[in-house]
Amino acid sequence: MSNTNESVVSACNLGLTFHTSDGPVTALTDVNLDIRRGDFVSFIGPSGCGKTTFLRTIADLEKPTSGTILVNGMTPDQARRKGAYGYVFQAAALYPWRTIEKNIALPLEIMGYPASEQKARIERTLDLVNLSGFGKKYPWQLSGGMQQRASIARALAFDADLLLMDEPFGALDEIVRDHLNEQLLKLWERTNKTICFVTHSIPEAVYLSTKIVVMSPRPGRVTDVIESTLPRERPLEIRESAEFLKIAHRVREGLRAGHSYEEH
Ligand SMILES: Nc1ncnc2c1ncn2[C@@H]1O[C@H](COP(=O)(O)OP(=O)(O)OP(=O)(O)O)[C@@H](O)[C@H]1O
Repeated sequence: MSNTNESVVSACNLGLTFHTSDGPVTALTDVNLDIRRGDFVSFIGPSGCGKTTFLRTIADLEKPTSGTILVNGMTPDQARRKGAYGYVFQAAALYPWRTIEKNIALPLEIMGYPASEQKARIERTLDLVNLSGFGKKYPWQLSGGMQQRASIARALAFDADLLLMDEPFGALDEIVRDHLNEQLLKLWERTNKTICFVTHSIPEAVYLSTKIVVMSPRPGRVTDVIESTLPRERPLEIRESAEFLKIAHRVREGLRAGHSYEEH
């Protein structure tokens, strides 16, 4: 049963410093954030501010050096073992020698789902991302946007409630991106997932999110958390509304404040 008050990700004074041969690199400092079930959270900030590192920490791909982070109330390690999240990377990261359906099957194979269950899940997730009928194609036979949708299908296939998406549409042209943004919102509505989404685009962040996390340049800190006042139902034209522009303005201000922090 989903409970909208449940905390899916809870970060408390989270810090992460990489120890490199050139000395320590602090990617995150003192990040406090609460993400609730059903939230669509965007992370926006300049290059290198720690957005990917934060997502990777949720996914247990990086270990914090200070503070704590809980995923579904568990440590990231426990959550990962329970298949708590699906991860969509910047590039579609599909295996070229596997068909689309075999790519989607991969995590299901690893998790030991029986063949009949795999087939049903592949069909269902292909349908969710509007790729029914493309399962037998190879990634190179699909457009960039379709490949990204296939990688979203792969992340959805095992019913993780949490979807981590690292700039999934960054490399696509604006028309395709608009279309995928609309589709992603519909998918979020239909599936009631919690989504963490990294982007460099202010309009994309405002259009998609219920919550926008603005981050400052290195060391990455959260400078503003904006709760969206836009309705859940969002036609693309909403981007011209006064409310939308107001939120975009606040994001821009937050980004600017982060920059001046670095100069002082
Ligand atoms: N494994 C690593 N070892 C050393 N430093 C790292 C490592 N991973 C990331 N960093 C550094 O940590 C900082 C944050 O990187 P991160 O990739 O999280 O930023 P980002 O905000 O996602 O950037 P972008 O928007 O360019 O993708 C950067 O300065 C990066 O060079």
